[in-house]
Amino acid sequence: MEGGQCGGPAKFWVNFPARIELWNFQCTIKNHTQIHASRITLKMGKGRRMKKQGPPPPLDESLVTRKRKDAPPAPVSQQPGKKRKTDFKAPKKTPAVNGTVSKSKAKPVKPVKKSAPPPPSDDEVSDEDPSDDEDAIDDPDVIEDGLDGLKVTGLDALGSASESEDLDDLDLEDDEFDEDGSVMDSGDEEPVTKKGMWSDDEDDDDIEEKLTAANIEGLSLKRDREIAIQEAEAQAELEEAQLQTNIAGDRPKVLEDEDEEGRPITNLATQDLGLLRTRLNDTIRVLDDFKNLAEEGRSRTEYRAQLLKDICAYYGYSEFLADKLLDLFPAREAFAFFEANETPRPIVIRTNTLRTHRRELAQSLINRGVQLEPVGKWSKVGLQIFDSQVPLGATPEYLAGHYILQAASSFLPVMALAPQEDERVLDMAAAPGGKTTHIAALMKNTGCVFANDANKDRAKGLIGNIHRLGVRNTVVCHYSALEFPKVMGGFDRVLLDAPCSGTGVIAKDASVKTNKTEADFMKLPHLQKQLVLAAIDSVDHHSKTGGYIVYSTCSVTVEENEQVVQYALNKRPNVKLVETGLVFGREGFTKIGGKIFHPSMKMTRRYYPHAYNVDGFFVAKFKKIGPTPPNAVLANGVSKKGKSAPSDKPVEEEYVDKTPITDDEEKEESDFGGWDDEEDKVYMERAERAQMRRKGKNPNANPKAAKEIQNGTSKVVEKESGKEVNGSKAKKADAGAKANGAGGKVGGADSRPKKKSRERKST
Ligand SMILES: C[S@@+](CC[C@H](N)C(=O)[O-])C[C@H]1O[C@@H](n2cnc3c(N)ncnc32)[C@H](O)[C@@H]1O
Repeated sequence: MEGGQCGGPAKFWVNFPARIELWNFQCTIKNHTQIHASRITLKMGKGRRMKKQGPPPPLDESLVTRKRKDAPPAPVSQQPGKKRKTDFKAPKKTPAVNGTVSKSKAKPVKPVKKSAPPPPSDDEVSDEDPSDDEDAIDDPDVIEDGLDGLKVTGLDALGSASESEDLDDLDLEDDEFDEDGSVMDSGDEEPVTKKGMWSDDEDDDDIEEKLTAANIEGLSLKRDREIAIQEAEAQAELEEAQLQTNIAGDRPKVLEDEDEEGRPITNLATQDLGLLRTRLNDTIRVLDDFKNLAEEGRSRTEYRAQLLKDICAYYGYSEFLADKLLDLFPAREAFAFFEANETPRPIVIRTNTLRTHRRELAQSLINRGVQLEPVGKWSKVGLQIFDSQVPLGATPEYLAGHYILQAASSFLPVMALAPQEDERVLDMAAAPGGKTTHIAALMKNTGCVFANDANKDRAKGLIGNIHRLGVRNTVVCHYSALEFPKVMGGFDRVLLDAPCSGTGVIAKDASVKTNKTEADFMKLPHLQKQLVLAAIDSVDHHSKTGGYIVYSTCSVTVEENEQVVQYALNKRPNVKLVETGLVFGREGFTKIGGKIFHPSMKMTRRYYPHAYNVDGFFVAKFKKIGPTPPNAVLANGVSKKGKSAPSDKPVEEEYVDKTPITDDEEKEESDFGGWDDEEDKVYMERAERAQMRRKGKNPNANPKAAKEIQNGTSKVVEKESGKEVNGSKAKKADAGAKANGAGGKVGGADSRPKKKSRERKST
């Protein structure tokens, strides 16, 4: 697939030591070590990796946790002889001053014999796993298995927004630690009510306490390192800025003077990265305070052009892409974005709740010398890896399918999709299966998931992951997703994790910096637009439990995100955007660069490496509220009635009728149905009349006018009557059965026979 794939070529687990130049900085770090340096180069690869994920301000734990404080305190039975803080000797590490960590061997923890009662069902917990070892390499979301020795380097990790706070919360007195109290050293008899490092869903389980005990020393050291690094970075920035101020005066000399022929005559040596960085900083300072710092007679555009040029030179981007990315942010934030793309995201694994529980998995890995901690309270299945003595892609737990290496940001689309047990779910672009397996886990292997990918080889990898992770409710197929819903329709939920340019995962795949062309940003959005229509048309708007579509990409460009979503809103007035349910993430743009999008676009979510220390990502969630309009053009370019349709116009060229579809305009509908000319005629006439009434005209006065309106718009959505739709059920069921047979691997496809009637007839 030419499009970037969330994860694209997996080059990301390779360490990317990031050089951070500190100029004339002097600071005091928390451990009271004074550092003086005229110019120090820090190797930040590991340090960065260890860095806590950025604090997503909107992270509100109350939204994602289910505190069980009301529950009676679990009996705390401290086991004699077990001392929490002595169970685990964390590897000694050098102070984080230089961002490196000397790895001494971690002493394995004695296995804590804690038998956590098998969680009845981890609703909350979802596991998915991207791919098996080989596939993981191809998947941006998945870390390569064979992370030899696992320098847990780059994957996206998720740091919870609150992680920085978590550092303070890592007191091991979390509620959860009291669960059976077997390892509680505190001997607390009263229930501890401190914040837990684990999700509240696990609060009633004490294993965490043991786990935390085992981790505490390492975590403490880690925190010191992180704080030191952060302080050093902040101080360095400050000193650097001050230095530049001193050198350049109030109005730094940034722009190049030109001779009479327009050639620069005061050029800085652009090959000198130090000087380039200095000028980058100066330019940003000027753009921040243009009135006071800009040179006389110079325009903001000139400074912006200089900044673009220097970013291309310093970070190695094509001017085309750098320009596009620069447009997304204010100058200073853009700088942070480009900077974040130079360092890998934290490594994260997702617990496969079909096989185990997060606490048990964490304990097992800690016993193997892995330093980890919950990824954040927004996830109940993620574990962030800080260090490991073993290759994470080859542990017995990995081979047994207890977890998958998966970028934290890849959890988000599935969390937004929120698949329910017994539903029928379509994952349109599924390989290598990180999200598919997550979906299956959330559904507890019930219902049926159709995992499709156009790439047959990748689809094979998907099968491998499905087997390794014990997924049993999934059918794998490899159609072009544009063929849906012809292949099959009537799904309760559809995930479209679309092929994209990968501008959110540049830290993993630096080739994106230079290999994306203007043509890519025309072809990819075009494909994405067609795919999203196919996704919408494949959903059963009558679904009792669902009727949702989630669209996601690992790109941050507007063309691949808001513009695609807006296109869907324009072409399918039978959908609306709804809240994703994700507790952090920035709102999608409602306007940017002269483009204006529907106000509901703010319900979409954007994720940036510099903001949350996760891969760049975009998530939008639609709710289907009516049938596909009679004259809709399907994703494969054919109209609903079989006529080939004119090529679609860019969304911004179209008038958007966002008149809400109100209940009183809708007839009771009983099911999602196929299309029938006679049936459609009734709807169309009704739509004409409704449209005329909206425009204040008498629908009975002038039939010709009614026709014109009908031709000029297509925004009115009417619903079928139950009787009419019921009449088409047999055909739909028939089509669904055929699709089942054509889907390639079939296994336990639909556990709900009655739902077969909901499959949509081919159109
Ligand atoms: C971002 S990746 C999907 C990652 C996957 N959702 C996961 O979590 O592991 C995009 C996928 O879209 C597939 N793809 C590209 N074009 C497609 C099409 N027309 N129909 C179906 N799949 C397509 C690619 O083969 C690729 O595997």
